[in-house]
Amino acid sequence: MKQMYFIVNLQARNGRCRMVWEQIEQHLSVAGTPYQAYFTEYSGHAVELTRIINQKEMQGEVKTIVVVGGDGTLHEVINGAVGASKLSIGFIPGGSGNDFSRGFGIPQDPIAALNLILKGENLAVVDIGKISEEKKIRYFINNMGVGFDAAICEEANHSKLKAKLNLLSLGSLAYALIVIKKLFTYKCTDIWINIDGQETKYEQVWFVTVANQVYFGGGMKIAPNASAKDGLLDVIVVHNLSRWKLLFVFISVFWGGHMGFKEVRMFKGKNISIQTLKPVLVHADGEIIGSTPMKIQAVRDSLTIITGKSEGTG
Ligand SMILES: Nc1ncnc2c1ncn2[C@@H]1O[C@H](COP(=O)(O)OP(=O)(O)OP(=O)(O)O)[C@@H](O)[C@H]1O
Repeated sequence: MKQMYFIVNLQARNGRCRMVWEQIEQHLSVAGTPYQAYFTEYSGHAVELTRIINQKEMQGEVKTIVVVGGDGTLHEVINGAVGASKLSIGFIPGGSGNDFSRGFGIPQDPIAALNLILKGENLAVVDIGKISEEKKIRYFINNMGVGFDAAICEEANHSKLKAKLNLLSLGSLAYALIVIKKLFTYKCTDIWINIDGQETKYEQVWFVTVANQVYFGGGMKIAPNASAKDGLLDVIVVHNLSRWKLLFVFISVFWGGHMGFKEVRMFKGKNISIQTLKPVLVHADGEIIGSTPMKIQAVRDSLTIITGKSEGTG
Protein backbone atom coordinates (compact mmCIF):
# COMPACT_ATOMS: atom_id res chain seq x y z
CA MET A 1 0.00 0.00 0.00
CA LYS A 2 1.17 3.54 -0.74
CA GLN A 3 2.25 5.65 2.18
CA MET A 4 -0.02 8.63 2.76
CA TYR A 5 1.19 11.90 4.26
CA PHE A 6 -0.95 14.97 4.87
CA ILE A 7 0.45 18.50 4.87
CA VAL A 8 -2.17 20.66 6.53
CA ASN A 9 -2.32 24.47 6.72
CA LEU A 10 -4.81 25.06 9.51
CA GLN A 11 -4.45 28.82 8.87
CA ALA A 12 -5.77 28.61 5.30
CA ARG A 13 -9.00 30.49 4.67
CA ASN A 14 -8.26 32.50 7.79
CA GLY A 15 -8.39 29.45 10.03
CA ARG A 16 -11.53 27.83 8.58
CA CYS A 17 -9.38 25.05 7.13
CA ARG A 18 -9.27 23.59 10.65
CA MET A 19 -12.89 22.46 10.18
CA VAL A 20 -11.96 20.77 6.89
CA TRP A 21 -9.11 18.91 8.61
CA GLU A 22 -11.38 17.80 11.47
CA GLN A 23 -13.76 16.21 8.95
CA ILE A 24 -10.89 14.48 7.16
CA GLU A 25 -9.33 13.24 10.40
CA GLN A 26 -12.63 11.79 11.55
CA HIS A 27 -13.24 10.06 8.22
CA LEU A 28 -9.75 8.53 8.20
CA SER A 29 -10.09 7.30 11.76
CA VAL A 30 -13.51 5.69 11.08
CA ALA A 31 -12.12 4.01 7.94
CA GLY A 32 -8.97 2.90 9.80
CA THR A 33 -6.75 4.37 7.08
CA PRO A 34 -3.09 4.69 8.13
CA TYR A 35 -1.52 8.13 7.56
CA GLN A 36 0.86 10.69 8.97
CA ALA A 37 -0.06 14.36 9.27
CA TYR A 38 2.22 17.39 9.35
CA PHE A 39 1.01 20.89 10.15
CA THR A 40 2.55 24.02 8.65
CA GLU A 41 3.81 26.45 11.26
CA TYR A 42 4.93 29.33 9.08
CA SER A 43 5.01 30.54 5.51
CA GLY A 44 7.42 28.35 3.47
CA HIS A 45 7.18 25.41 5.91
CA ALA A 46 5.31 23.18 3.42
CA VAL A 47 8.34 23.26 1.07
CA GLU A 48 10.54 21.90 3.86
CA LEU A 49 7.96 19.32 5.00
CA THR A 50 7.66 18.01 1.44
CA ARG A 51 11.43 17.56 1.18
CA ILE A 52 11.51 15.79 4.57
CA ILE A 53 8.74 13.40 3.50
CA ASN A 54 10.42 12.76 0.17
CA GLN A 55 13.69 11.82 1.88
CA LYS A 56 12.03 9.41 4.32
CA GLU A 57 12.58 5.65 3.93
CA MET A 58 13.94 5.64 0.40
CA GLN A 59 12.75 2.11 -0.31
CA GLY A 60 11.43 2.79 -3.73
CA GLU A 61 7.80 2.98 -2.66
CA VAL A 62 5.54 5.69 -4.10
CA LYS A 63 4.34 8.16 -1.46
CA THR A 64 1.26 10.32 -1.67
CA ILE A 65 1.34 13.81 -0.17
CA VAL A 66 -2.12 15.20 0.36
CA VAL A 67 -2.31 18.98 0.73
CA VAL A 68 -5.13 20.26 2.93
CA GLY A 69 -5.18 24.03 2.48
CA GLY A 70 -5.30 26.56 -0.30
CA ASP A 71 -3.43 27.12 -3.54
CA GLY A 72 -0.60 28.83 -1.63
CA THR A 73 0.10 25.70 0.43
CA LEU A 74 -0.08 23.57 -2.72
CA HIS A 75 2.35 25.97 -4.42
CA GLU A 76 4.86 25.34 -1.62
CA VAL A 77 4.42 21.56 -1.78
CA ILE A 78 4.98 21.60 -5.53
CA ASN A 79 8.19 23.58 -5.05
CA GLY A 80 9.36 20.94 -2.57
CA ALA A 81 8.28 18.06 -4.80
CA VAL A 82 9.86 19.05 -8.13
CA GLY A 83 12.28 16.36 -9.25
CA ALA A 84 10.96 13.75 -6.81
CA SER A 85 10.02 10.82 -9.00
CA LYS A 86 8.23 8.77 -6.36
CA LEU A 87 5.74 11.33 -5.08
CA SER A 88 2.16 11.84 -6.09
CA ILE A 89 0.25 14.92 -4.94
CA GLY A 90 -3.38 14.97 -3.85
CA PHE A 91 -5.38 18.06 -2.85
CA ILE A 92 -8.26 18.68 -0.48
CA PRO A 93 -9.57 22.24 -0.92
CA GLY A 94 -9.32 24.21 2.32
CA GLY A 95 -8.38 27.66 1.05
CA SER A 96 -10.31 30.67 -0.15
CA GLY A 97 -9.53 30.50 -3.88
CA ASN A 98 -9.04 26.80 -4.63
CA ASP A 99 -8.33 27.28 -8.35
CA PHE A 100 -6.27 24.10 -8.53
CA SER A 101 -9.29 21.99 -7.60
CA ARG A 102 -11.44 23.76 -10.22
CA GLY A 103 -8.87 23.29 -12.94
CA PHE A 104 -8.13 19.66 -12.21
CA GLY A 105 -11.69 18.50 -11.47
CA ILE A 106 -11.20 17.88 -7.75
CA PRO A 107 -14.46 18.07 -5.76
CA GLN A 108 -14.88 21.15 -3.52
CA ASP A 109 -16.39 18.89 -0.84
CA PRO A 110 -13.52 17.68 1.41
CA ILE A 111 -14.81 14.12 1.90
CA ALA A 112 -15.49 13.68 -1.83
CA ALA A 113 -11.94 14.93 -2.52
CA LEU A 114 -10.56 12.49 0.08
CA ASN A 115 -12.49 9.59 -1.43
CA LEU A 116 -11.01 10.41 -4.83
CA ILE A 117 -7.53 10.18 -3.30
CA LEU A 118 -8.31 6.97 -1.39
CA LYS A 119 -9.60 5.32 -4.59
CA GLY A 120 -6.04 5.68 -5.90
CA GLU A 121 -7.14 6.19 -9.52
CA ASN A 122 -6.76 9.11 -11.92
CA LEU A 123 -3.07 9.72 -11.52
CA ALA A 124 -1.84 12.18 -14.14
CA VAL A 125 1.62 13.39 -15.00
CA VAL A 126 1.27 17.11 -15.72
CA ASP A 127 3.34 20.08 -16.84
CA ILE A 128 4.38 22.86 -14.48
CA GLY A 129 5.79 26.35 -15.04
CA LYS A 130 9.32 27.29 -14.03
CA ILE A 131 10.18 30.91 -13.20
CA SER A 132 13.80 32.02 -13.19
CA GLU A 133 14.73 35.34 -11.65
CA GLU A 134 18.49 35.93 -11.47
CA LYS A 135 19.62 32.96 -9.35
CA LYS A 136 16.21 32.09 -7.87
CA ILE A 137 13.95 29.41 -9.33
CA ARG A 138 10.26 28.92 -8.50
CA TYR A 139 7.65 26.60 -9.95
CA PHE A 140 3.92 27.09 -10.36
CA ILE A 141 1.06 24.74 -11.11
CA ASN A 142 -1.84 27.13 -11.79
CA ASN A 143 -0.47 30.42 -13.11
CA MET A 144 1.85 33.34 -12.56
CA GLY A 145 1.09 36.95 -13.22
CA VAL A 146 2.65 40.37 -13.58
CA GLY A 147 0.97 43.67 -12.74
CA PHE A 148 -2.63 44.29 -11.69
CA ASP A 149 -3.40 40.69 -10.67
CA ALA A 150 -0.21 40.51 -8.55
CA ALA A 151 -1.17 43.82 -6.91
CA ILE A 152 -4.56 42.30 -6.04
CA CYS A 153 -2.89 39.16 -4.61
CA GLU A 154 -0.59 41.29 -2.48
CA GLU A 155 -3.44 43.31 -1.07
CA ALA A 156 -5.66 40.21 -0.54
CA ASN A 157 -2.90 38.31 1.28
CA HIS A 158 -2.60 41.13 3.84
CA SER A 159 -6.18 42.33 3.91
CA LYS A 160 -7.86 42.52 7.32
CA LEU A 161 -11.19 43.00 5.54
CA LYS A 162 -10.65 39.72 3.63
CA ALA A 163 -9.86 37.97 6.93
CA LYS A 164 -13.11 39.23 8.43
CA LEU A 165 -15.22 38.46 5.35
CA ASN A 166 -13.66 34.97 5.08
CA LEU A 167 -14.99 34.20 8.56
CA LEU A 168 -18.46 35.02 7.19
CA SER A 169 -17.80 32.90 4.05
CA LEU A 170 -17.72 36.13 2.01
CA GLY A 171 -14.15 35.80 0.70
CA SER A 172 -15.28 36.44 -2.89
CA LEU A 173 -16.82 39.76 -1.86
CA ALA A 174 -13.47 40.74 -0.33
CA TYR A 175 -11.74 40.00 -3.67
CA ALA A 176 -14.34 42.03 -5.55
CA LEU A 177 -13.82 45.03 -3.24
CA ILE A 178 -10.03 44.79 -3.60
CA VAL A 179 -10.35 44.63 -7.41
CA ILE A 180 -12.49 47.77 -7.42
CA LYS A 181 -10.05 49.61 -5.13
CA LYS A 182 -7.03 48.64 -7.29
CA LEU A 183 -8.94 49.53 -10.43
CA PHE A 184 -8.82 53.18 -9.38
CA THR A 185 -5.25 53.22 -8.06
CA TYR A 186 -3.20 50.86 -10.28
CA LYS A 187 -0.83 52.47 -12.80
CA CYS A 188 -0.34 50.62 -16.10
CA THR A 189 3.15 50.15 -17.60
CA ASP A 190 4.72 49.18 -20.91
CA ILE A 191 5.87 45.53 -20.97
CA TRP A 192 8.15 43.66 -23.37
CA ILE A 193 7.17 40.02 -23.80
CA ASN A 194 9.24 37.47 -25.65
CA ILE A 195 7.46 34.23 -26.57
CA ASP A 196 9.69 31.56 -28.10
CA GLY A 197 12.02 34.15 -29.60
CA GLN A 198 9.38 36.64 -30.80
CA GLU A 199 9.51 39.90 -28.84
CA THR A 200 6.63 42.40 -28.72
CA LYS A 201 6.23 45.63 -26.78
CA TYR A 202 2.78 46.10 -25.25
CA GLU A 203 1.81 49.60 -24.13
CA GLN A 204 -0.20 50.46 -21.05
CA VAL A 205 -0.45 46.88 -19.74
CA TRP A 206 -2.78 46.10 -16.85
CA PHE A 207 -1.54 42.57 -16.42
CA VAL A 208 0.12 39.57 -18.04
CA THR A 209 -0.93 36.11 -16.87
CA VAL A 210 0.98 32.96 -17.77
CA ALA A 211 -1.32 30.00 -17.20
CA ASN A 212 -0.87 26.24 -16.95
CA GLN A 213 -4.59 25.64 -16.39
CA VAL A 214 -7.87 27.43 -17.00
CA TYR A 215 -8.72 29.10 -13.66
CA PHE A 216 -7.31 31.95 -11.59
CA GLY A 217 -8.42 34.46 -8.96
CA GLY A 218 -10.97 32.15 -7.35
CA GLY A 219 -12.90 30.81 -10.33
CA MET A 220 -12.14 33.18 -13.20
CA LYS A 221 -11.69 31.38 -16.55
CA ILE A 222 -8.66 33.42 -17.50
CA ALA A 223 -7.17 30.88 -19.93
CA PRO A 224 -10.07 28.83 -21.35
CA ASN A 225 -7.74 26.92 -23.73
CA ALA A 226 -4.97 26.12 -21.24
CA SER A 227 -3.99 22.52 -20.62
CA ALA A 228 -1.41 21.10 -18.24
CA LYS A 229 -0.81 18.29 -20.74
CA ASP A 230 0.21 20.23 -23.86
CA GLY A 231 3.80 21.13 -22.87
CA LEU A 232 2.89 24.82 -23.36
CA LEU A 233 1.87 27.79 -21.25
CA ASP A 234 -0.92 30.20 -22.20
CA VAL A 235 0.01 33.89 -22.14
CA ILE A 236 -2.76 36.46 -21.65
CA VAL A 237 -1.98 40.16 -22.04
CA VAL A 238 -4.55 42.81 -21.11
CA HIS A 239 -3.55 46.28 -22.26
CA ASN A 240 -4.58 49.65 -23.64
CA LEU A 241 -8.03 49.88 -22.09
CA SER A 242 -9.79 52.26 -19.74
CA ARG A 243 -10.47 51.47 -16.08
CA TRP A 244 -14.18 51.01 -16.77
CA LYS A 245 -13.60 48.69 -19.68
CA LEU A 246 -11.17 46.65 -17.56
CA LEU A 247 -13.91 46.20 -14.97
CA PHE A 248 -16.17 44.87 -17.73
CA VAL A 249 -13.39 42.56 -18.98
CA PHE A 250 -12.77 41.32 -15.43
CA ILE A 251 -16.43 40.42 -14.97
CA SER A 252 -16.50 38.63 -18.33
CA VAL A 253 -13.48 36.50 -17.29
CA PHE A 254 -15.83 34.43 -15.07
CA TRP A 255 -17.33 32.83 -18.19
CA GLY A 256 -14.36 33.32 -20.52
CA GLY A 257 -16.07 36.24 -22.34
CA HIS A 258 -12.87 38.34 -22.22
CA MET A 259 -11.52 36.39 -25.19
CA GLY A 260 -13.67 38.52 -27.50
CA PHE A 261 -12.04 41.86 -26.53
CA LYS A 262 -9.37 43.26 -28.87
CA GLU A 263 -7.43 44.54 -25.83
CA VAL A 264 -7.03 40.96 -24.56
CA ARG A 265 -4.29 39.08 -26.41
CA MET A 266 -3.72 35.31 -26.05
CA PHE A 267 -0.76 33.19 -27.06
CA LYS A 268 0.77 29.81 -26.33
CA GLY A 269 4.48 29.24 -25.84
CA LYS A 270 7.24 27.31 -24.16
CA ASN A 271 9.83 29.95 -23.26
CA ILE A 272 8.59 33.35 -22.19
CA SER A 273 10.39 36.38 -20.83
CA ILE A 274 8.77 39.47 -19.36
CA GLN A 275 10.62 42.77 -19.01
CA THR A 276 9.69 46.25 -17.87
CA LEU A 277 11.53 49.54 -17.47
CA LYS A 278 10.80 49.63 -13.72
CA PRO A 279 10.18 46.52 -11.53
CA VAL A 280 6.55 45.34 -11.59
CA LEU A 281 5.13 42.98 -8.96
CA VAL A 282 4.92 39.24 -9.80
CA HIS A 283 2.86 36.45 -8.22
CA ALA A 284 3.03 32.69 -8.66
CA ASP A 285 -0.09 30.70 -7.72
CA GLY A 286 -1.31 33.76 -5.81
CA GLU A 287 1.85 34.16 -3.73
CA ILE A 288 4.00 37.28 -4.29
CA ILE A 289 7.45 36.12 -5.38
CA GLY A 290 9.22 39.32 -6.47
CA SER A 291 9.20 41.63 -9.46
CA THR A 292 10.13 41.78 -13.13
CA PRO A 293 12.22 40.82 -15.08
CA MET A 294 11.30 37.10 -15.09
CA LYS A 295 11.89 34.16 -17.42
CA ILE A 296 9.24 31.47 -17.57
CA GLN A 297 9.43 28.02 -19.08
CA ALA A 298 6.92 25.21 -19.52
CA VAL A 299 8.34 22.04 -17.99
CA ARG A 300 6.62 19.08 -19.57
CA ASP A 301 5.36 16.06 -17.57
CA SER A 302 7.00 17.11 -14.31
CA LEU A 303 4.60 16.23 -11.54
CA THR A 304 2.27 13.35 -10.69
CA ILE A 305 -1.05 14.57 -9.32
CA ILE A 306 -4.34 12.96 -8.40
CA THR A 307 -7.04 14.58 -10.53
CA GLY A 308 -10.79 14.33 -10.76
CA LYS A 309 -10.60 14.25 -14.54
CA SER A 310 -10.29 10.92 -16.27
CA GLU A 311 -8.16 12.48 -19.02
CA GLY A 312 -6.03 14.11 -16.32
CA THR A 313 -5.68 17.49 -17.99
CA GLY A 314 -5.98 20.94 -16.49
N1 LIG B 1 1.07 28.27 10.30
C1 LIG B 1 1.03 29.26 9.43
N2 LIG B 1 0.91 30.54 9.85
C2 LIG B 1 0.84 31.56 8.97
N3 LIG B 1 0.87 31.41 7.62
C3 LIG B 1 0.98 30.15 7.16
C4 LIG B 1 1.05 29.02 8.02
N4 LIG B 1 1.14 27.90 7.26
C5 LIG B 1 1.13 28.32 5.98
N5 LIG B 1 1.04 29.65 5.91
C6 LIG B 1 0.92 30.52 4.70
O1 LIG B 1 -0.45 30.80 4.51
C7 LIG B 1 -0.59 31.35 3.20
C8 LIG B 1 -1.97 31.11 2.64
O2 LIG B 1 -2.22 29.77 2.52
P1 LIG B 1 -3.17 29.17 1.40
O3 LIG B 1 -2.94 29.83 0.10
O4 LIG B 1 -3.03 27.71 1.47
O5 LIG B 1 -4.62 29.57 1.91
P2 LIG B 1 -5.63 30.66 1.35
O6 LIG B 1 -4.90 31.93 1.05
O7 LIG B 1 -6.75 30.73 2.32
O8 LIG B 1 -6.16 29.96 0.04
P3 LIG B 1 -6.10 30.34 -1.52
O9 LIG B 1 -4.65 30.55 -1.88
O10 LIG B 1 -6.69 29.16 -2.22
O11 LIG B 1 -6.92 31.59 -1.68
C9 LIG B 1 0.55 30.74 2.38
O12 LIG B 1 1.35 31.80 1.93
C10 LIG B 1 1.32 29.89 3.39
O13 LIG B 1 2.72 30.00 3.22
